[in-house]
Amino acid sequence: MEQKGLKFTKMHGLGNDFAVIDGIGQHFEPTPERVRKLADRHRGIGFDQLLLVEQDMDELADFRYRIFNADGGEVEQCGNGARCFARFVVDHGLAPGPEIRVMTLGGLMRLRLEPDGQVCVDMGVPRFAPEQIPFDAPARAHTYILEVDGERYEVGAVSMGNPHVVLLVDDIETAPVNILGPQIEAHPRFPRRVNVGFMQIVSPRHVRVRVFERGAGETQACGSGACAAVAVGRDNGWLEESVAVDLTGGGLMIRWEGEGKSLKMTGPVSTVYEGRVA
Ligand SMILES: N[C@@H](CCC[C@H](N)C(=O)O)C(=O)O
Repeated sequence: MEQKGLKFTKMHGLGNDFAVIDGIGQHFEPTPERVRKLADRHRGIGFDQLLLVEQDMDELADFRYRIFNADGGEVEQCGNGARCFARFVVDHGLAPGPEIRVMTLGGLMRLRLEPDGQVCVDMGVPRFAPEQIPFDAPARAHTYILEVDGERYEVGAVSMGNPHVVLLVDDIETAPVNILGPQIEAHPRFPRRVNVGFMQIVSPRHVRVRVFERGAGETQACGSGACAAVAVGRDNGWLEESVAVDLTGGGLMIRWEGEGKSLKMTGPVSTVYEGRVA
């Protein structure tokens, strides 16, 4: 009997959850309204991001990897999603092998499924130039002063393909993630809005991070946010080359040799279930 509805796979990377859709074997038109409906945690599938697997028409990569936030907006990058994407295309027999190249709105990414089931993602070179973030600032600096509601905050800013701000905090548990997060996400100096990360430095090789994500709110983990925190921490001389990042949903290993080098993120992925939605 022919099965009806849109086929999807529910996956997560450290609790940052996704609906992954094969857009090669079936047709799916991701309008903002449709994505928002599917993202609804009471009336839809429920997820932080929807990931769409498509063919790369320019043939520069093995796939086109499209990312939609729960608010329906299409974005450039998703680190935890990239690890799930790799697992998905391998498990569905679509991948050429354990090494996969994907084209995103933020550029080309390389993913490698490791023998232990973890996925290593080459996140590209962190970009600090304000116009590449994009961020309204007169020149590139290690930190900037951002004014929010009359208060001044020192922040780092970087693009990991998508825009990130990073604030240092003494204690991640009490950080004002859900107060300051939405205010900075929509700050007028970030014309495309921004993901807002809070970082507590435990040691130069160990940090704790929470992220208020653009278009999704606080998630249990944000891969590109973890990378951004390490990039800003390294850029300021606070962190070493390999850093263990603890997020609410679990840990990632981030390695960045420094300026001009691409940053690598390694971590787990989980498949929860497969389903069909009307
Ligand atoms: N969860 C992600 C990031 C998803 C996109 C982000 N909210 C944005 O709008 O840029 C990750 O793991 O990187």
